Amino acid sequence: MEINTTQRQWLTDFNLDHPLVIAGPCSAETEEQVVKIAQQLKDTDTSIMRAGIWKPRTRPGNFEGVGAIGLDWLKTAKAETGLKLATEVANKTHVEMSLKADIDVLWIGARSTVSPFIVQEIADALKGTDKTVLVKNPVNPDLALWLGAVERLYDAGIKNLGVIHRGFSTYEKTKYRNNPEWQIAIDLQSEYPDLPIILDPSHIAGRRDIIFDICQTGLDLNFDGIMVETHFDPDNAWSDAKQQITPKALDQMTVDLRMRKEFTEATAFQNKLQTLRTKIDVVDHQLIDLLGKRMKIADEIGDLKKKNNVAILQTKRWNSILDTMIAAGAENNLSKEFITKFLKAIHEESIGHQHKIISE
Ligand SMILES: C=C(O[C@@H]1C=C(C(=O)O)C=C[C@H]1O)C(=O)O
Repeated sequence: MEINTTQRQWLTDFNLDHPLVIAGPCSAETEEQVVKIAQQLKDTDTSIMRAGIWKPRTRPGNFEGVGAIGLDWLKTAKAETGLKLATEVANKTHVEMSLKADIDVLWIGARSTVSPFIVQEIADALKGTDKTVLVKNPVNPDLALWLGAVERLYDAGIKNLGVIHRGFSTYEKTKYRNNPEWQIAIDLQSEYPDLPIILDPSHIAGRRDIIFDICQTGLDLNFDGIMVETHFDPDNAWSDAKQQITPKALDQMTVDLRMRKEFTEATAFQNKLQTLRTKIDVVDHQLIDLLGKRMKIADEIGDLKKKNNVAILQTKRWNSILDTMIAAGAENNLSKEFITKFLKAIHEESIGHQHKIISE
């Protein structure tokens, strides 16, 4: 797959001096709701209105979308506001109906991206279209699977492409609904720098209060745009009530975010610096999370030692870790001195933890 500026022409054509904003309700609920939200978004930075028509739900029994009738409501919203339209397609029929309704942007959802069969079916149904197609990351943190889906569309001759980062499922509970795993988005950008990447902070957050910070991180990591779930009455939305914000809040957010409109020499430097620093922040968070996980395991070993009356310090094991990690460090351009200092600090903390457990 050869991604170049051709695939991002659709984005360039918007001629924006700020990142692309896609906004709208999680689900189309009524014609009145769709049109009212469109009216409220018209005077914000929003270029494209999103609304789910067919909703994949984790468990049955929840609101599964209004279906094809919602496409007519979207058309009305477009006629009244001039906003372009985006919706999710999950099979051939959805694609055919959306193309017939002249939807401008079609996205493939995370639950579809995991299935090469579904993606292929959608790609085949899209053949020959000049509409924009965006691929959400698969629910599992698998960059190859994500790129594989983009490749199927590329091979089907779809010219206007992009991806949406909506975070990844984890079994562990975190403050996010879907873990951002920023490193995956960074790797994707390194491999395909011209492929437009849009951030979906709503699905990463799952809650309103952290949407702003997630957006700022995304913009600092050079995302091309944001897709934010927006509703005039978020608390009473029929789906994803906790993570939707009002069009007014979205408008304020785009003012407060460092959107990087200007490009002088000085701002280019600042922007680059900010991007690199955000990358470091991402890695530092990963380091701390991993250290926490490591310490939990040491705690378990401490418990085991207590029950079996075994000494805390295990010199042979410790020396073997040190030797292995010094070798691994060398492969990563890290000096023996640094690795030794770093591991000694970890070991000290680990011994301290176990000491506490054994003395309890
Ligand atoms: C965790 C253990 O206890 C101590 C701490 C170690 C560590 O943090 O890696 C290694 C050896 C022990 O000195 C263990 O015995 O494995």
